[in-house]
Amino acid sequence: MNLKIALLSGDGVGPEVTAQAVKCLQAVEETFGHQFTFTSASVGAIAIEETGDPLPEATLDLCKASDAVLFGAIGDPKYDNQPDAKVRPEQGLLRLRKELGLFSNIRPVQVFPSLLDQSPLRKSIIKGTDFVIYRELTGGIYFGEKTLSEDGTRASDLCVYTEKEISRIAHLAFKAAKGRKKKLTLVDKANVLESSRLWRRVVSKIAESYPEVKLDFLFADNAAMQIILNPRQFDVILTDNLFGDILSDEGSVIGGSIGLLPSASVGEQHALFEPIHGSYPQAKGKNMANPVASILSAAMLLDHFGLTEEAQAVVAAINKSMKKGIVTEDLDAQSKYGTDEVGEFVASNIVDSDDYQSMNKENIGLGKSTII
Ligand SMILES: NC(=O)C1=CN([C@@H]2O[C@H](COP(=O)(O)OP(=O)(O)OC[C@H]3O[C@@H](n4cnc5c(N)ncnc54)[C@H](O)[C@@H]3O)[C@@H](O)[C@H]2O)C=CC1
Ligand SMILES: CC(C)CC(=O)C(=O)O
Ligand SMILES: [Mg+2]
Repeated sequence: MNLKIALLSGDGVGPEVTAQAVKCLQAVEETFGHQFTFTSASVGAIAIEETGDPLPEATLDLCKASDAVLFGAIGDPKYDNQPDAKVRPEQGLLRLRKELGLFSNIRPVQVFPSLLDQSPLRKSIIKGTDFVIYRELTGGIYFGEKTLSEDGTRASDLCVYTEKEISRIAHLAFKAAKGRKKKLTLVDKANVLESSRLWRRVVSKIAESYPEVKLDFLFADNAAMQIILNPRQFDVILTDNLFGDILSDEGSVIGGSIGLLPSASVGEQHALFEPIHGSYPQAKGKNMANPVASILSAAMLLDHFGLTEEAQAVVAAINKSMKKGIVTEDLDAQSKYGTDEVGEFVASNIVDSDDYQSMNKENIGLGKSTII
């Protein structure tokens, strides 16, 4: 298969982790006989420095003309510590999601068997965790009108959702649940928010078309607790932009590190793949960030294009690295392996094997269930 991939590695550890994902995709290319073309473009703080714009037109044009976008991370303390900055790195990512119509952000949460002892949570609680968050990505409070009074003493962010915005991601989430454990949990604050009550009405109506899927509801505050208390109870979590952002970072604790959690952002015409973490500026240039979230995002890219065996080969190589203890220091404080060494090991262990069927019987971190 020929794929044109736009490479937006961004800020902080973005370039370091994305470089490992590219190595792995190149290993897949070679092993399985595909042709992937990578074209880099700037986004985020680095793009502001270069052009004044966190999403330069040339970057957006490249993304629109590509089959997929592989994204690193954006963000820099320079802007985090400057509440008055009008131009911010995050605006680049938000605009990119909107321009590409990436309304559905899919964030699988699973536990690698060899990392069961790495989580701060008890093994008996986390073993067998396998859920996926469908986070609405182009609406809600991140995109609503923002105001700040002239005297700087009053600010607001509007949370707006339309039936159409809820409906299109709800259908994807129900379809995913149908192919998994047939349970969908809508997470909201319908006891307080009008927009949440619209979510409930729209999702309840759509549920009638998916009678095999059991729909239940959870308030976001309770969901935050249940995810940690009993993560196995979840199959598909459907939620809005803000709750999905927060709950997925919380979910990453189950597996042992946020450096393990990938995501796919999909729309009708485009798809983007990125780790759920940010630019982790404290680790920039130190060869210590975990590249697995980025590599798994590349595996989700392969999966998205129907290259299932290839995606499994990547996951199997990651699993091997974990079994051998070739992990970064977020998973083992004594580790002598850095971002580059982990990426190198995974890339050089990507093989075309008949064994994937048996490997699939284990929970290997990225199930077929994540295919849309
Ligand atoms: N999608 C994106 O590009 C995102 C960008 N950001 C931006 O990133 C910057 C930093 O934000 P933070 O709140 O500190 O979130 P962050 O996700 O960058 O880091 C939070 C903590 O998670 C851990 N962590 C993150 N990535 C890791 C990795 N690959 N390996 C091991 N540990 C890892 C570290 O302990 C780190 O202190 C900000 O400017 C923020 O706006 C934040 C979230 C998402
Ligand atoms: C705009 C981003 C910084 C939002 C975020 O934290 C995320 O997508 O995970
Ligand atoms: Mg986030």
